[in-house]
Formats: sequence, C-alpha cells, structure tokens
Amino acid sequence: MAEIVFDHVTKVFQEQIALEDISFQIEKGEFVFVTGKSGAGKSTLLELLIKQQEPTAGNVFGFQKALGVLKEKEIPHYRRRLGIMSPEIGMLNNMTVYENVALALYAVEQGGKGMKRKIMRALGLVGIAEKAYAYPKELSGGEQARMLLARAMVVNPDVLIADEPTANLDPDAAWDMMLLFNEIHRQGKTLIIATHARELVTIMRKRVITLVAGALVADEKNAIYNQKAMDIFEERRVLQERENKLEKNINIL
Ligand SMILES: Nc1ncnc2c1ncn2[C@@H]1O[C@H](COP(=O)(O)OP(=O)(O)OP(=O)(O)O)[C@@H](O)[C@H]1O
Repeated sequence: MAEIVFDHVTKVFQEQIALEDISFQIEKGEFVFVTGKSGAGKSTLLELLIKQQEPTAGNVFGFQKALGVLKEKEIPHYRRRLGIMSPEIGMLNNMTVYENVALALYAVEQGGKGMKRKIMRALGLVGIAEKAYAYPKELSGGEQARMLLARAMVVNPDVLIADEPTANLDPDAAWDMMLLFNEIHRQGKTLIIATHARELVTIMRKRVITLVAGALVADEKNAIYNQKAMDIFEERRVLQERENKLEKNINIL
C-alpha cells in the first residue's frame, strides 16, 4: 500500500462541500503539488491528512493505517512522522530562531538529549545556522520562511507537508524555497505542497494534483500548472455536474 491514500474522501462543512469524492495515492519519496484557486479545498485536504479534520465520508490512510480508527494515544505517534509547515503555526517573536525550532521538538516530546544537534542540523539544512540566536523580526521574509521549514524538518519526518509555503515571499526567496524542497526530496522524503504559485509549479515538473471546487480534476506526473484550476468554466462544469447528481438523487427518492 502507498504511504498516503485518500479513498473516496468527501468533506462537508455545514452546507459547504470542501472536498468531494477525492481518491489518490502517494508513494514514499514522491514530490506532489496540490493546486487550485482559493477555496478549492487544498488546506482541507492537508488538514484531513494531519488528522486535524475528519472526513464526512471515505477514508484517509497514512503509513498503511486508516486514520479514522487511530486511537487517541496513537495520534501523536502518527503526527511525529509528519513535518508541517503552515502559516497557521506562526512563530513566536519573543523567542530566538533556535527556541522557535525547539518548540517543534518539545511538541513531540523530543526535547532533551541531542536537541541542540538536531536543531543546528535543521537550521544548517535550510541555510540559516548563523541566525540561530537572532529573533524573527531580525530576519528577512525568506529567512523567516526557512525558519518555519527548519521547524517542520527538525523532527526528521517521513513526510513534509507545506501549505502555501511561498505565499509572502519575493520571487527569489520563493525560488530558494523550491530548491530547498528539491534537496529535501533528494534525501528521500515525501513532499506534499499546497500552492497556487503557478510559475514555480510549472518550472519544477513534479506530480500535480489539481482541485476545482473540491473536485479532483487532474492528477498528472511531470506536470505544469494546470490552467484548468483557474478556469471559471471548469468550475461551473464541476458545480453543474454536482447539481445534476443531486437532482438525480432527489428524483430517486
Ligand atoms: N472550518 C471550516 N468551516 C467551514 N467551512 C470551511 C472550513 N474550512 C474550509 N471551509 C470551506 O471549505 C472550502 C475549501 O476551503 P480550503 O481552505 O480547503 O480551500 P483552499 O484551497 O485551501 O483555499 P486557500 O487557497 O484560500 O487557502 C471553502 O469553501 C471554505 O470556505
């Protein structure tokens, strides 16, 4: 079985369909972009993967286990295998870079012995070891993003998950971030990156999963950014199809 599996996953918030009948598999060591315009369902997909949300229907599997049946005490062990880079896990401005990265180790109870080595290795990986004792506001935007990446990588995860990692970066810093992702990929990690940075996705030629209004409309290898995701007609088509299906179901009832 693949490392990550979404099997007919649907997520509905109140009346809002965030994801509809999504199925895909990600093998160990793959580099995958998840694209789609704002509201397409990218963050929801990542939240289901880290078990921050539960699917309304279908199953998500991580490392060959159905997340739906993980016991409460098994969840930290599962999450320990994921490195999460998300703007929602903000940085603490009154702590140094070193301390901010240390928080990720404390969160998975890996504080203590060997901690300094792990932190300096993660900061070295992203190229900001010399900033270890600086405060976030003394860093450039690109360096702050690298600090968030170091925090995701310090736990030595099997899978790196990033939600819009280049959102606030200038083009040079965004490109540097992609090169770092490539390096992490070269080290054998699995990467799942949600983004709407179309130029970067196009240059990287990785696997691209495209969401439109919560539907998976394309899943391509060595792909460029799929223009479909930005296409209003494609969105109308998905919504129309959904409406037709709904009407059919109502008629059956
Ligand atoms: N906690 C929630 N409660 C209610 N609705 C939600 C919630 N989370 C997401 N949604 C809705 O689900 C849909 C998908 O949202 P999601 O955040 O996954 O999209 P996205 O592709 O990540 O967008 P963005 O690029 O803007 O982050 C949207 O219509 C959103 O309003």
